[in-house]
Amino acid sequence: MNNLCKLGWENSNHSTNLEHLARVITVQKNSYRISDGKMEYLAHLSGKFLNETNSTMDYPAVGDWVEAQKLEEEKKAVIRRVLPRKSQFVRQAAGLKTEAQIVAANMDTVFIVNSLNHDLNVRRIERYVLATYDSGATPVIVLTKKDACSQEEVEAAIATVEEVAIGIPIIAVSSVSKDGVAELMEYLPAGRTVTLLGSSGVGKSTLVNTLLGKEVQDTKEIRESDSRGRHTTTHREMFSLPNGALLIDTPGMRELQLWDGESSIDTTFQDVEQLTTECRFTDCRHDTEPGCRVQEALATGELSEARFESYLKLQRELAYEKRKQNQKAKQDEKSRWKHISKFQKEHYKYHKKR
Ligand SMILES: Nc1nc2c(ncn2[C@@H]2O[C@H](COP(=O)(O)OP(=O)(O)OP(=O)(O)O)[C@@H](O)[C@H]2O)c(=O)[nH]1
Ligand SMILES: [Zn+2]
Repeated sequence: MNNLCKLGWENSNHSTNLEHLARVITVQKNSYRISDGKMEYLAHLSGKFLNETNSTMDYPAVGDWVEAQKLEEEKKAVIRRVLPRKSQFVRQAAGLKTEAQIVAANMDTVFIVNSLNHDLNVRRIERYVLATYDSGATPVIVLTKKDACSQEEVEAAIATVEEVAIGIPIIAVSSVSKDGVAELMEYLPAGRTVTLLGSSGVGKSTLVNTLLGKEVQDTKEIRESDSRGRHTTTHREMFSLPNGALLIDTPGMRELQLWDGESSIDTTFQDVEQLTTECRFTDCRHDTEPGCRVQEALATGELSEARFESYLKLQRELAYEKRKQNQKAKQDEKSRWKHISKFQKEHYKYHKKR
């Protein structure tokens, strides 16, 4: 139990009388590095697991607690099952397939990482905040490369972000001067699991190295031509800090394609939601109706057009995602039945012949 504490067990909500528990540190193709707090193992999935699993969401992700069996061969293990998650950050997987991807699991906090000196985009932040609320974890906004900006620039950036991140802590840090690092550590007490998310080149891996006090992650200069990152981090990995906190580094995302989150719209857009409750008509579409509080706020500038647009856009996007997922579920069901009926026909033919 003591060793499992190191993996954040005290913050998980499972009973502790299960044997052979481990936490997933990295996932690479079909192999998993897991740790039971004492030793690391290279693990694969058991046949039973593979037979019973059909959704990508059910496969182990970094941060997952798994039930595993040690093998005879040293430092090898097999994963039998994934324990229920207390949080999961999900996105639509890259590519054309309608498929969910678990970016990280069982984290308490998500550090939404943005760089102060390149392309600070509040619309992107809204998207990450929405997905974080939907994950079940708490968001903290981290603005990096503070050393590259003047005090005024930092204050202006924080003020801009505050408008879209209502009630969310915003912390400006520098991995160069270490300014803000102590403040960040307040969110990283022993046993806590934190995931770093953001675009490529914002300084996630540099921050991991800073917090760990050693170089564990490769970092690279961003391209000067377009100030974009180079996608240096290619896989997700969980690290333990000297104080016993856990930190999951993830590769930079080109864009965060949402998977789900309709129920988190109101938390993300508390300001807009509040206004909608003040409209004269309860079924107000906030368009041309008289007594629309939203339109009034837009006219006076109390609510920005861009923020309201974003609120509508994300709602449309999530409704579209849901339709796509329902269609896919129907298709999957159909092909399952096709498969079953084909099997039954063959079975029938076989018995007739006999
Ligand atoms: N001036 C300054 N530069 C920083 C800071 N943090 C990171 N950088 C630089 O930003 C560049 C990108 O940093 P990374 O840590 O590789 O960024 P990343 O977010 O991990 O990128 P991916 O791995 O591609 O997702 C590197 O050249 C870092 O040296 C900082 O606090 N100040
Ligand atoms: Zn209205």
